[in-house]
Amino acid sequence: MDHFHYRDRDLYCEDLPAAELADRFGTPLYVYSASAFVDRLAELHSAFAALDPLVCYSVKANSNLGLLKLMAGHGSGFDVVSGGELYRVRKAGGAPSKTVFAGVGKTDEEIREALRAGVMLFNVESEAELEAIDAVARAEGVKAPIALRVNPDVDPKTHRYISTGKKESKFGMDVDRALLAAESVLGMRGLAMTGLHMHIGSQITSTEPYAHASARAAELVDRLRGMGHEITWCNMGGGFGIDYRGGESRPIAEFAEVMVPVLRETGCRLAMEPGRSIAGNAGVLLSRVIFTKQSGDKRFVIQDAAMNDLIRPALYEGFHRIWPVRVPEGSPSWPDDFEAPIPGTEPRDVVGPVCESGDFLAKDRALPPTARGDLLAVFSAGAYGMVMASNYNTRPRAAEVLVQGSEATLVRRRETYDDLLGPELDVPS
Ligand SMILES: Cc1ncc(COP(=O)(O)O)c(C=O)c1O
Ligand SMILES: N[C@@H](CCCC[NH3+])C(=O)O
Repeated sequence: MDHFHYRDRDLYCEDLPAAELADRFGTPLYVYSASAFVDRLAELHSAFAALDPLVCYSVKANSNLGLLKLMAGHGSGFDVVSGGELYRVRKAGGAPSKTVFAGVGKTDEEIREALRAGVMLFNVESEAELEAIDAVARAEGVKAPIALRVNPDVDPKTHRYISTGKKESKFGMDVDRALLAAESVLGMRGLAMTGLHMHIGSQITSTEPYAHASARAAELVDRLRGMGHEITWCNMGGGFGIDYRGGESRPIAEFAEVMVPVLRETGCRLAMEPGRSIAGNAGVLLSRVIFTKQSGDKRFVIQDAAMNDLIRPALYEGFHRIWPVRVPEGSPSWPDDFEAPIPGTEPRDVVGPVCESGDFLAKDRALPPTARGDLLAVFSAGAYGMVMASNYNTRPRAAEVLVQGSEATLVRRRETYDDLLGPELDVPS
C-alpha cells in the first residue's frame, strides 16, 4: 500500500485527507503513517529471515514516544546513542534486552544506567571506552556485553557528513586497532565480547558497500573467535537509502541478497540498526503558505515550516519533494520526475519565516501557482526531521500526528510559548 497518495487531486495519509489533518491540528504538522512503520519493519524481518534478525530501530531518526511504542509493540528492538534515548525507549515500553547502545562519547553515568537497565550490547568505539565500561561493570559486579565497532574502510558513496565507515572516521576503530583491542578485552573481567558491529554510513543507495562490509565482518568474526571470543551477534548497523527524489533507492531485498549468503557462514544472528529506511518515507511535513512574493526574477513561497522544523535542506542540501496538498487543475496530481520540467509549474524558492538566508526547504523548485492559505506537503520528512528541530527564532516546534487507517492520534502537541521557557531561570535583578 502506498501510505501517502493522491486521490484525484488531494493528498491522503492512509485513509485521511491531509487537508483535514492540517485544519484539525494546525501547521506546520508532521504526519506519520503507522502502517508505513510497521510494513517496513516486516519487510526487513522477512528479507533477512535466514539470519534470525533483530531489527534495532535507530531512535535518532525519529524518537517520538508514540512511534517507539508502536515499534516496541511490533517486536522491534532499538539502537540508542545517549542516556536520553534509552530513557525514551524505556518510557515507551521498549525492551532494554533488545537495545544496543552506540556513541563515541558515552559517559560513566550513561554506561552505568545502561548496565543497570540490562542493554543487549554496548557498541564500543574506542580503546578508552573499553576501559571505562570495564571499570563501571566491575564496580557494579557484572560483565558488560560488548561489540567492537569496526570501520571496514569501505566508501559508502554518500554525503560526506553522513559517511562513517572510512578508516579516518571519528566513529569506531580501524581493523588493526580493533584486533589489538580485542586481545586486550580478554584480560578485562568486566567485559564479555559477544558481538561485532559495523555501520558504514547513511542514505546508501548501492548494495556494493554492504557486500564489502559483510565480507569484512565475516572475516573478523572468524578472527575474534580464533582469539577465544564467543561472537553470537553480527550487527551491520543501518544506512539503507530511501527515495528522496524518486527512484534512487534499492529494495531492501537487494541488500539482503548480497549480505545474507556471506553472513550466514558466520552462524551469527544479525542485528541491524535501520533508522531512515523505516521512518523516512513514513512521514511528511505539512505547511501552509503565509505569503508569496517576487524579488528580482525570483519567486518565493513563504510558508510556515522553516529550517527550525526541517534542517536537512540547509544542512546537507537535502532534497525533499514538495507538492501541494490539493493540486490545482493544469498540473499533474503527482509528477513522475520532480527534476524534469513539469507542466503547469514555475520555479519557486520555498522558504520559511526564519531570519537566515539558509532558511529554505527548496530552491528553484517547480511548483504550481500557490496562494496565501494553500497547503504544501514536504515529503520524506519522517527521519531526521522532528528530531533535529529546534526553537531557533523562538518558534514552537510542530505537532506530530500518527495516522492508522482513518484514525489520527496526536502524539505530540505543538509547543506553546510557555513550553519554550523550559527550565530557563529568571535572573534575580
Ligand atoms: C551507529 C549507527 N547506527 C544506525 C544509524 C542509522 O542510520 P540510518 O538512519 O541511515 O539507517 C546511524 C546513523 O547513521 C548510526 O550512526
Ligand atoms: N541527520 C542525517 C543523518 C545522520 C546519520 C546519523 N548517524 C540526515 O538527516 O541525513
